[in-house]
Amino acid sequence: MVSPKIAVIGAGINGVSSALAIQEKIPNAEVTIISEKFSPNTTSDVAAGLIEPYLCDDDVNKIIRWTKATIHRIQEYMAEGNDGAEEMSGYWIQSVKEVPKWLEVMKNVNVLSEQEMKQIAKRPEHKFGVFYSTWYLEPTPYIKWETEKFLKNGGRIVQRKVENIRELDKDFDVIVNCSGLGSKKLVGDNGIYPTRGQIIKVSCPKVKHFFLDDQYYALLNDSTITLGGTKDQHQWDVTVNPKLAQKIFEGNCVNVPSLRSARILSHHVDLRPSRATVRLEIDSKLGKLVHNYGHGGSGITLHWGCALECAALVEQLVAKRAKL
Ligand SMILES: Cc1cc2nc3c(=O)[nH]c(=O)nc-3n(C[C@H](O)[C@H](O)[C@H](O)COP(=O)(O)OP(=O)(O)OC[C@H]3O[C@@H](n4cnc5c(N)ncnc54)[C@H](O)[C@@H]3O)c2cc1C
Ligand SMILES: N=C(N)NCCCC(=O)C(=O)O
Repeated sequence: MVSPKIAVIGAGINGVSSALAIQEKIPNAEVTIISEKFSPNTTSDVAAGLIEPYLCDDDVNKIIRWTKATIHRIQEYMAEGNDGAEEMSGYWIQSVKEVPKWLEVMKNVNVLSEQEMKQIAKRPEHKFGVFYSTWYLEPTPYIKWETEKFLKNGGRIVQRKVENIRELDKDFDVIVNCSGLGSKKLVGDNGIYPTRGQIIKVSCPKVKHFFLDDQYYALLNDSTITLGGTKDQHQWDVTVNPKLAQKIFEGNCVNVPSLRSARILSHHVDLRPSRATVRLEIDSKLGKLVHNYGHGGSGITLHWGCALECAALVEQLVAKRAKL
């Protein structure tokens, strides 16, 4: 049977993961990643890598299914001794009590007692809290690992900005859109918008737990801590705001006083591809097109579950075409 030719637009975590999942699902497929930018210059590379749904209002059962698949994927990645992934424990301190259903995928979940809150709270608005263990997955080394597997499987890479999806019609049987915020222009989706996030990467080896509250976060990675974080909707400005950086640093030092001795390494800003829900579907109007974009603040968390479902949709289209 003639090998199906698949184009995947985008080389962030969702593009590379979808391309790899398609190769694994349809071994005779010829898969090409076409992207304007590649790691380490994608939004995915700026992510703190926390495995936790955030700024994503999808159906919680879908979120749980996708997150569980990603956690399983992280175990596989860690089992090979790769850098950039590890289990981590810490505190989510809240002003309004929240114990979301997705906490069931985390480990060692413990809703803090009043006594424990007295020890942990750093601000008057710190009223409730949850201790749990989750994982981090640093995007840049992970995308490198996935890309190497993709190329070893015979995948091709083309650096190019796609101006119109129809450009790809003649050369490909199925097209997958993982363009993130680029979908606003590429497929005219006015439902997707930027949520600007600014972070600081610091070195502070003595901090061993993550700490999140309604405004700030301090998240562990292999050798750095990511301090955040802002979430400004419909803001497109990606220049670092020094005043905001100061606020992020100071705010995190109130929550985690040990951070006062942190060494500042770098500042970053990027735009979360925000949407009411993740768009993961076959495009009813354009037929041979599958969408996988709009993951908001959860693209690392949801990526492998979404990639597997994206590959299943591509397989459906390939099977349909084979019958034609
Ligand atoms: C500060 C910050 C911290 C974050 N922290 C976390 C976290 O801790 N955990 C978590 O789960 N998520 C986090 N996120 C969210 C996460 O980064 C995103 O959800 C995720 O990166 C989206 O991945 P993506 O592959 O869909 O998009 P992107 O990484 O944006 O990739 C899109 C790709 O499409 C390409 N592209 C776009 N348009 C075109 C076109 N027309 N032609 C060709 N190529 C095109 C781009 O070049 C790029 O390669 C964070 C985000 C920010 C901003
Ligand atoms: N509960 C939280 N604050 N999670 C934020 C984790 C970082 C992230 O996902 C982002 O900045 O998009």
